[in-house]
Amino acid sequence: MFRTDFPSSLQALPVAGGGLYYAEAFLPPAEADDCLAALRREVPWKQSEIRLYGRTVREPRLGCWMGDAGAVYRYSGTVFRPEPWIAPVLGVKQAVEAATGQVFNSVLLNLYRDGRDAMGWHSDDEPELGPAPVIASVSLGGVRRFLLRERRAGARSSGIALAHGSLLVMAGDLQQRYRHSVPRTAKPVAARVNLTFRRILG
Ligand SMILES: O=C(O)CCC(=O)C(=O)O
Ligand SMILES: [Fe+2]
Repeated sequence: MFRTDFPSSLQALPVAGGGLYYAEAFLPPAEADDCLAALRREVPWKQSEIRLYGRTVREPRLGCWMGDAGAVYRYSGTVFRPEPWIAPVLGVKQAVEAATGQVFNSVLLNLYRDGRDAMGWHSDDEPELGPAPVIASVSLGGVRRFLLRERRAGARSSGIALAHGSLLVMAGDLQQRYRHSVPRTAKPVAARVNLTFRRILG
């Protein structure tokens, strides 16, 4: 099961139903800085297109799917074959696995170039992740708000500012019960890289 007793101070956040944990200072600042620079340089970033209501639109961010060769992922109607692992991502993966007691075989990397880049409301509830996936999300660079809203009608959203070097873990029935998003912001904000580690079930 998912470890919640780890001394790196993964704290349970107060959301109804549980399943959300946060470590604000997961990576030491110097390590987080180096990692951000390496990822911006070395990840083969792409701007994907998605079909939305019959139109093809470019996603408002850059992305990269990376992982073990067998970890194939489908997202918004597109099949992603993972790019091979690169060293700086493997370094973060190892730290995340130690902190969570989970083993991950893939990661979705997102690059939010500025406040206009964003991610819309969604749940990471693809069948290949299984019914109650543990998803570990590391944030680097500009601080952005991560919003969470229950799927039921009339639910209100709550938010958390994800710090440079932080780790957010989504577990339990969080994906079934909630959607999440990273909204655009008009405030000037530095570029942000986010890594969401996942385990695709074979
Ligand atoms: O950028 C973030 O913090 C969230 C990313 C996310 O939700 C995803 O990759 O599925
Ligand atoms: Fe997500």
